[in-house]
Amino acid sequence: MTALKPLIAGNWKMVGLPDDLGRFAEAMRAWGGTSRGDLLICPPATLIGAAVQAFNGLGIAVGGQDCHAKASGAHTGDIAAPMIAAAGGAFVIVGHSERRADHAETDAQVRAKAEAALAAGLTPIICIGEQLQQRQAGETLAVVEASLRASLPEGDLARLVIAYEPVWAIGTGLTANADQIAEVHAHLRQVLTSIHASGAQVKLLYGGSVKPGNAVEILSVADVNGVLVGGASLIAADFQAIAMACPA
Ligand SMILES: O=C(CO)COP(=O)(O)O
Repeated sequence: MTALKPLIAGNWKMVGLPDDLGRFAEAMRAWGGTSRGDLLICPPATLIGAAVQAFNGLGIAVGGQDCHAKASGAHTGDIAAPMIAAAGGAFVIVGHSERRADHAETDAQVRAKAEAALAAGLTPIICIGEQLQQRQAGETLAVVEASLRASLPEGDLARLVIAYEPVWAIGTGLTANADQIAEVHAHLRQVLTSIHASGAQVKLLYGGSVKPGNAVEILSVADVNGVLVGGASLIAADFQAIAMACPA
């Protein structure tokens, strides 16, 4: 199998005003470096359209951070996948642990959102990950496998991206070590290929306190096909350093 091109994705979460986007885009335009990966920024929904324009010609794709399972309707405050696509977005994160926690999102809802994303022509980035107590109890592989199976749309998997984000590593400065990441990613790959041959094509991202200082090590782990970066993706220089950390 040919190696999957890494995806370096930034999740800005609920951070970013137009000026922040302008500064970020300017720094990316002035950047002399290149990446062996594809680049993606998922800004707040209010900036999706502006980001598509600001990143024009820079080779940075834009995505949403969530979408509703329905294509339209009476759901105040929600955003539908076709709206993200119409604004120029190409990806959407679904099932981030912050949404699973803050909005009690279930795997079944995440799966419905992923299906809505696919129907709108978006690539869903489905997030899964264990809590600290689950890791300490030795349940990590069982937890992520169950969540993966229950969050996956039916059929061909080739258009999906999966992000393994251990909840205890998000925004804490703690990262899973290379052995822990390798173990989970190998397991996810095995589960995906056992479900469908196209499981070999699914990009598996790691997320959780990815920084310039640990990106080379993380991106070198077997079956890590990219990273989902929170805090460090807000700082153009850090995002650039992570983008350049893709192995040859
Ligand atoms: O949740 C994350 C990306 O979706 C990770 O966030 P941090 O990189 O800030 O830990």
